Amino acid sequence: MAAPESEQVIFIEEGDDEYSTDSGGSDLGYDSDLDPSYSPLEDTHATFSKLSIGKKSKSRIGKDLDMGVDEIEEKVIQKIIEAGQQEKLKVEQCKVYLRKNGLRLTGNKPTLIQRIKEHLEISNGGGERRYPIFSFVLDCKGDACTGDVVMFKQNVYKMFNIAACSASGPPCGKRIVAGRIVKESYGAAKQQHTFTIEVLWSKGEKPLPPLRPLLIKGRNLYRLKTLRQRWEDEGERHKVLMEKHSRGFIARSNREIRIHGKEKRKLLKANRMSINQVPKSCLSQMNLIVTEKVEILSQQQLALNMDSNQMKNGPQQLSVQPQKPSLSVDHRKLAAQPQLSADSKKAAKLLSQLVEQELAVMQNNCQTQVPQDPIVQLSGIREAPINRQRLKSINHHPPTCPPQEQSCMKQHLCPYYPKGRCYCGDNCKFLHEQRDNGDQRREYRFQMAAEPVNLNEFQELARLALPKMYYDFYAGGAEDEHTLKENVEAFHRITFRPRILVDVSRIDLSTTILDYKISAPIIIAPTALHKLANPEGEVATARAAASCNTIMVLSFTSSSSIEEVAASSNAVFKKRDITATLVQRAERNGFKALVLTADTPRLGRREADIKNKMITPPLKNLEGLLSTKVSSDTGSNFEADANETMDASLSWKDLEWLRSITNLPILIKGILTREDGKIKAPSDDMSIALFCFPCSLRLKEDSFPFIHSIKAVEVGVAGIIVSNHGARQLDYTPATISALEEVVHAVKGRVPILMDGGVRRGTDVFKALALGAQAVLIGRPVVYGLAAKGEYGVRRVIEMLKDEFELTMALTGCPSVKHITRKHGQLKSFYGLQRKF
Ligand SMILES: Cc1cc2nc3c(=O)[nH]c(=O)nc-3n(C[C@H](O)[C@H](O)[C@H](O)COP(=O)(O)O)c2cc1C
Repeated sequence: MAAPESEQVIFIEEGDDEYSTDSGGSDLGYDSDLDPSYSPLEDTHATFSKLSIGKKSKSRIGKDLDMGVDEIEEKVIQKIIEAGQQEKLKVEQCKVYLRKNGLRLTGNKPTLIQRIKEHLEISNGGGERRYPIFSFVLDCKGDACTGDVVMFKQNVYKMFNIAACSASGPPCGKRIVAGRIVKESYGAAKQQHTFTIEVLWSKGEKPLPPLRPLLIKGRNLYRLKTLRQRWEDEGERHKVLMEKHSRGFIARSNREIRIHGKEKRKLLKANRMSINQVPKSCLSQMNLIVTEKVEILSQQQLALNMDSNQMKNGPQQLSVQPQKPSLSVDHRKLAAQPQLSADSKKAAKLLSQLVEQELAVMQNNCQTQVPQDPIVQLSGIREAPINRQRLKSINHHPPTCPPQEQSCMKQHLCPYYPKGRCYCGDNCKFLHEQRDNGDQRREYRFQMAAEPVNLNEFQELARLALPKMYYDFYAGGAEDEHTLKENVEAFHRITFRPRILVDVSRIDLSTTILDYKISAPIIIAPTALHKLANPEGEVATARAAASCNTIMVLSFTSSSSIEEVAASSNAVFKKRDITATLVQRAERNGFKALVLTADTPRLGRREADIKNKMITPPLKNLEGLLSTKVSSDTGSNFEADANETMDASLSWKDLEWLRSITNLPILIKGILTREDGKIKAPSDDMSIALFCFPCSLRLKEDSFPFIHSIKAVEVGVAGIIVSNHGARQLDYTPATISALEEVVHAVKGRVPILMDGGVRRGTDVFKALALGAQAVLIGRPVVYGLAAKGEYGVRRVIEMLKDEFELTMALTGCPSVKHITRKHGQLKSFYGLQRKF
């Protein structure tokens, strides 16, 4: 007999604590629990009303009419199945079988037949044989997706009230369920994350029949310590997860925006209503409070008047007794006076506004600590209770609470680990910043949903998205961070000399670097450990670079391997055999040039990392070559690792060795002086050893960046990167934009010069080109984009910079990069005078 369709889905809820406000539930650690307007029943009711009422009654009617027909049909089906000829079943027959066994009816004929076959196979203990307990080896760790084969243990309750969605009484036992996640979605009404799991086998109390679909909320599934099988291709799973995360992000953001609007409307309504609803007794009480306030206001006004008088009339005015200000009438009488004078009307208006305020304060206790803008106070309109954070200046990252209070912050399970942003594992002992406060979380989501309009806004988003330790790692510089600030501020001291009436209807941003054409003179600088910013790491960055048709330079200290990214490398390790191996791997993977970072004989002193006891994830490129073990106990191993691997004795002669092991051209990064730029010129005697500079990466059609092949240069450099390593090495080196000119003059155009450090605006790109750079590289903005919005974020960073650069070209009268000259800019001197470059 066919079971009604409503019975085909089992909705699992875990006991009375079903809607508790624990935050460890949903996949990204942010749960709908925080939504004050959230009614947990709504989604469930919606689901049930869809599942049961309409369909149930219909199917009951149908059931009575069709009973006889179904029984005959069942027998036919049974025969076909016994003969092992399931393929011969018609769609309707499949549905009869599936309905009878309470299975899903979705899908086309082959899917239905496949489901029947599987059902036959896994009934009678076949499920457990096919999916044995020991095959569930991985902890889902708060992140599961469609396609996962999972296993969990759950409480079973005797009494489960479907309408109230809760179990009553103690659990009557436990059961183990193994199942396949066939669907997962964020509910339309409340964006609650729900999984549909097809049961493969179930044991214990009230076991569930095989292939029964089970609806289970995300946070419950995760709370059940769910284990999963390994996928054949875990990379594939990663893609599915990424897609799910982005959907989740959008769903949560939408809800945040809705809640935000709702709260605002609620507050405004409460404010409007409050003045009408205040009982008179209460009003007179308020009068007292308000009167004092008005008097204080009046006195302040008087003080101001006195000041201005003092200015006008000199010191003798000080002895004048202050007159009674117009507002200081006896407000205690105001309520009793039927006719109000103009002054007292004013006062009454002020008074009523203040009453509104007091009420609003009563209603929003939480806001009393937030200093109110006096204008907002007097207007009587309150903003929604959100502590807006201003965008911080580029190098500023204040702790969320003063250091002395940090000890009282609750230590909790690392929320970043499941998101792939913490590499310390389950035992993470680091105090990641918490966002326990609902407002802050809401604000965070609100901000994350917003589309940044410039690169600096990406920095703030990255700060919100990342654990403090990792944000500091990316944002920080060496020691006093003087150079870090200078790298950015030096750009501000250059202004433009724009040309007018030039036809700029078509702007060509493209340029050629070492014979390779790229869409704009903007390249991605090598930066370490992109997986701290996003689980996809350098692969996502590379894809973004490819889609923007530009070059990405991959760091050897990347968290994805050379093979994964198939890009460039840029360091010489102390152990030369390691360097040789890496170079060979780079060559094997299609790399056509190398970038040698020459400013890192030792690691700069980055105090934020020292304080945070920075832990790095395993360096993929070094796996099997060096110990890549990560310790969560000892804190910073970054410095120690770097000092073990970097070669402090590296000198110009070693470039000869590097050249001897590769035919790839080598680009040198980290030059800041004319001496280093000039001595290494091709015409110099030592050129063979010293001029194996330049290289760059090229994007292949398959969207991975590859190093450009460059013309064989007999001797000499193919290019130089003027860089101070993003101010992470030696503090008090000049800003790179200030050092650029010196190197450009020394090199005299014999090799192309690139620069990086502090480029945040299209105008900065223009300034660098005007000073003689052929292209710029950007470091931090890329990782900020990656942290905030993944591959899309990196793409946006590059696109934004390109757009700004294009606009600068148009407004300075430069239709192509060739038109950008030194005459387009001038330096602001310390004395405010302008000087041409
Ligand atoms: C987090 C981080 C990691 C970096 N890692 C490397 C690296 O592995 N190799 C390298 O040559 N430069 C490295 N750099 C320096 C960059 O290549 C680049 O010179 C610098 O970031 C440019 O400055 P900007 O961040 O202001 O754009 C790193 C910079 C940062 C911020």
